[in-house]
Amino acid sequence: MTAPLKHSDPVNVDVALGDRAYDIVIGRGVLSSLGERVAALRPGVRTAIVTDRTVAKYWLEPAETSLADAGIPTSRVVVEEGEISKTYAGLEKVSEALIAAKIERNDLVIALGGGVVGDLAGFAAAILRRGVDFVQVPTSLLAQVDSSVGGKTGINSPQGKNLLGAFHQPVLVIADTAVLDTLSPRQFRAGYAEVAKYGVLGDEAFFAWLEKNHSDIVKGGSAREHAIATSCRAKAGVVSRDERETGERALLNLGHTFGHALEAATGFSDRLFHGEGVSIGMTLAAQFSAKLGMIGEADAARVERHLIEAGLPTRLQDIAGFAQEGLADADALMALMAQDKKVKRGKLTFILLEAVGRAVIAEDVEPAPVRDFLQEKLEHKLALKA
Ligand SMILES: NC(=O)c1ccc[n+]([C@@H]2O[C@H](COP(=O)([O-])OP(=O)(O)OC[C@H]3O[C@@H](n4cnc5c(N)ncnc54)[C@H](O)[C@@H]3O)[C@@H](O)[C@H]2O)c1
Ligand SMILES: O=C(O)C(=O)C[C@@H](O)[C@H](O)[C@H](O)COP(=O)(O)O
Ligand SMILES: [Zn+2]
Repeated sequence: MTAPLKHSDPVNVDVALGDRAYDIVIGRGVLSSLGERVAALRPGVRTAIVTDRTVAKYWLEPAETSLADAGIPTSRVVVEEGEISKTYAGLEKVSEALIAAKIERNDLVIALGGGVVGDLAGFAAAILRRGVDFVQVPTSLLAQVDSSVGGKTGINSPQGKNLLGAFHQPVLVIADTAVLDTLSPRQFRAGYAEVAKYGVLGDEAFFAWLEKNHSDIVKGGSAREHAIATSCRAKAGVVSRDERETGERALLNLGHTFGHALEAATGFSDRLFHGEGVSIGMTLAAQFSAKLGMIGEADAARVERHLIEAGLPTRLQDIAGFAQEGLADADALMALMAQDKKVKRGKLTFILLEAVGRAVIAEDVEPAPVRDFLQEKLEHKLALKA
């Protein structure tokens, strides 16, 4: 782990993917350089910004001004905020708007928003005229540390998370840390789960730093930039070694096997944001690792304690409307997990822990112990309620 950055210097993180390599530019105020950077990358380009209504209210005008100042023509597509847009209907709306705007193969799509907009706009760009390049301008903490990097794009199916999509790398990522000042506290906390994930899966020193400094990340100073840059470096490293998740990249899925099933069980609604599902899923993965004897109970408790301190949910019973159909049912959760993209020949793959800071890929996991473990967690909730 490197020392925290000075507050004012924009930082460049390189995603080393050969002729598809790109920069992640991180810093306060870097949104104003969007036009200049796009013009330098693609002289004469036309652009279409895809964003959501909330982000548009705060950040569309500054983005458009920056592009206009650099002489770049742009159009806009504004979708509804939230997972409701990461759907077939959302994809149709964005694709048809891009076609209507006559976005050509050499033009650029700009995703201005959180992970929903990034995944949706990136997928639309991947299939528009069989592939148009795109730029990520992530505006949520989650998008700045995770979804804008690495080229996973897609939409949800009612049957599961991100079940339709494509690997399509952006050509540039501009992460302006100041835009996070308008993010709601709950969304900020949800994004923090993915920050903590990098510590838990591969960097104990970063996790220990987060345990001491997490509250400073909210304040917006050098700790925020350090956390974002450290997360991006970690993700860029993994992606450059295993772009298409044939191996190591699966580690970035820590907490997601459980988390995605919980998101599906709650109908991809605001009862559970993605990062909140990851927080609960990461806690369950740590506890399941402890149950299998891979880590001590104290390690699992350490992970959960930190997530609670960061204001995140860690238990199934923390989910609003927990008792509703599908959630308090181990078999229903198992059925949802069977749609996980890491499943091979019908067998589950889990990301488990050998230590805080060392995750491993466990293939061929038998369903019975997972089901028993979930049942225990569900009964624990019932015991708490009684
Ligand atoms: N592609 C990947 O590698 C990857 C990685 C992690 C997560 N994801 C996906 O990302 C999605 C979650 O992303 P998210 O948490 O950013 O959700 P999101 O895109 O829904 O954004 C969260 C909310 O915050 C609002 N918002 C965003 N930026 C804002 C700002 N600066 N000011 C005020 N409001 C703002 C949005 O309008 C939205 O209501 C999930 O669909 C998840 O599957 C993808
Ligand atoms: O980039 C990756 O690889 C990840 O797994 C990052 C995750 O945080 C992210 O939620 C991703 O979208 C999950 O991918 P999926 O393949 O499980 O849908
Ligand atoms: Zn995630």
